[in-house]
Amino acid sequence: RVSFCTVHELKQRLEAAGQAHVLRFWPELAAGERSSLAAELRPWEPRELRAHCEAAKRALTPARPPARPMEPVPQQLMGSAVRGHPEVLSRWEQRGFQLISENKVAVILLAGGQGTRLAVPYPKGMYNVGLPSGKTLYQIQAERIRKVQELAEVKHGNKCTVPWYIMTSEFTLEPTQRFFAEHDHFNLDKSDIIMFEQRMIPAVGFDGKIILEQKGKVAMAPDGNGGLYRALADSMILEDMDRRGIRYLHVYCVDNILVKMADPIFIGFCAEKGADCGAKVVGKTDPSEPVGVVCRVDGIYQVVEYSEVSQEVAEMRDEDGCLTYNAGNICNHFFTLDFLKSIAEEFEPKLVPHMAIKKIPFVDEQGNRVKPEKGNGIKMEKFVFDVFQFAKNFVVFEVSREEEFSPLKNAAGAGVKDSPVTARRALLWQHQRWALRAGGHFPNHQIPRSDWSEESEEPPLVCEISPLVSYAGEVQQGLWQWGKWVHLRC
Ligand SMILES: CC(=O)N[C@H]1[C@@H](OP(=O)(O)O)O[C@H](CO)[C@@H](O)[C@@H]1O
Repeated sequence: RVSFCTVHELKQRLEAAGQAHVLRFWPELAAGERSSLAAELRPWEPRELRAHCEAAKRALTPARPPARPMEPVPQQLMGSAVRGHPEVLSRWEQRGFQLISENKVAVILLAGGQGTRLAVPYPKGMYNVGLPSGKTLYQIQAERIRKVQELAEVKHGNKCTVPWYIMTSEFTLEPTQRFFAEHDHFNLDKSDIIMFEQRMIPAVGFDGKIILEQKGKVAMAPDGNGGLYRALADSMILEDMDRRGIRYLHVYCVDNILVKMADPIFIGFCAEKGADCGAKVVGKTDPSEPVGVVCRVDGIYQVVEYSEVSQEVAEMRDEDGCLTYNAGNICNHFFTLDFLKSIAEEFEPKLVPHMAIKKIPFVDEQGNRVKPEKGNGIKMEKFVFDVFQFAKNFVVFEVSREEEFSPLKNAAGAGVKDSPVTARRALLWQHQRWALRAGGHFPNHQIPRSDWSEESEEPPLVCEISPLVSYAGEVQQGLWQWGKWVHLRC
């Protein structure tokens, strides 16, 4: 990272990068605006900035890629929590708990996104989907960490910690820190919650010029969830993990209300297979579901993102009628620390950013603020899963959608999928299933078995079980009781 002190120097650097227009309104700026604009540009070497802007412009007219042979993931790489034999699942789970009890497992939360589709002015993790308890996504996740630690402790007799690394961005760091402090870090040890920030990069117009959002402000956006690898290096997080003796990481995206933090079965499966990298998947609901698919392209494992797959490929079916590309990515990944180190030290610069055209508010030549009606700029993002290609032993783990995947992406609306309404229902249905399976009775309510899992509808009764009572539906002696732990409304 570089610094410059004079406006002259700043001007020279921007000219070298072909971006002198950024200082167009400099004479009108107040001192504070000048220094914040200079601070935004400070991390950028002219050569790097030029390359970024040129790459964005080039991405607009991609050379037509040769049709590449795409294949589904071969069965021998796959484990399954859905079809796996109970004894095998229990073996994986035991292995996972063993590793957790040895303080070798941590979780990394990807929480730097702006949540544009959800349209709330605060980080997604602070969202309350309307559960009886009023818990937010962050609280649910914190309590699952506490529970998984406790279960490992009960099984192995030693106190253990699953550190929680949270990647934020300029948009989410400060409100997330404040929120955690206000909630007493959800009774986790503050020193085991480590927040760090991903980088921001300038949005670029179709002409290859950086977009000015205000006279003294560049339009910046986080560098995508694949910004993780640079952020880990920038903030010395890998060193922190080493110091704590962490060996295995579960990386996940903030928006999935059913996420199993540090899932012992997944960790145990990946560890037993000697994997350095793994991904959880669910069967896709339909060809147009906006999830990436895990597959092999040119013999290399990767996720083909939903925004980059053709309709024709998405709709392909096998002879039995199943979607050929059915392994839906739920943004739950497993990495060994050694693998993360190899990415940070060697492979990160090889990750190719993906281009997205967005509506980016800007100031025109006269300095008027304009809210564009259609896409006017390019955001470049790296994707977290683009490192799969560097794995020596990649595995895939299939899980049940109704138990593990209900993402919060969109604002509520009639018939809208992946919304607060669908997330709340998915969790309530799950807890109703757990309660009934555990022999729970709901006074005055006969629930026909066929009604047990209609996630598109409101469950017949409202039953929420605290993660502090049950992590994944298991029943612990002495804890399975109604009362303050279980919110019930019939
Ligand atoms: C870059 C990236 O990680 N994309 C992921 C991620 O999508 P977003 O639309 O970026 O939230 O989560 C999806 C699952 O919710 C997954 O299917 C997809 O591949």
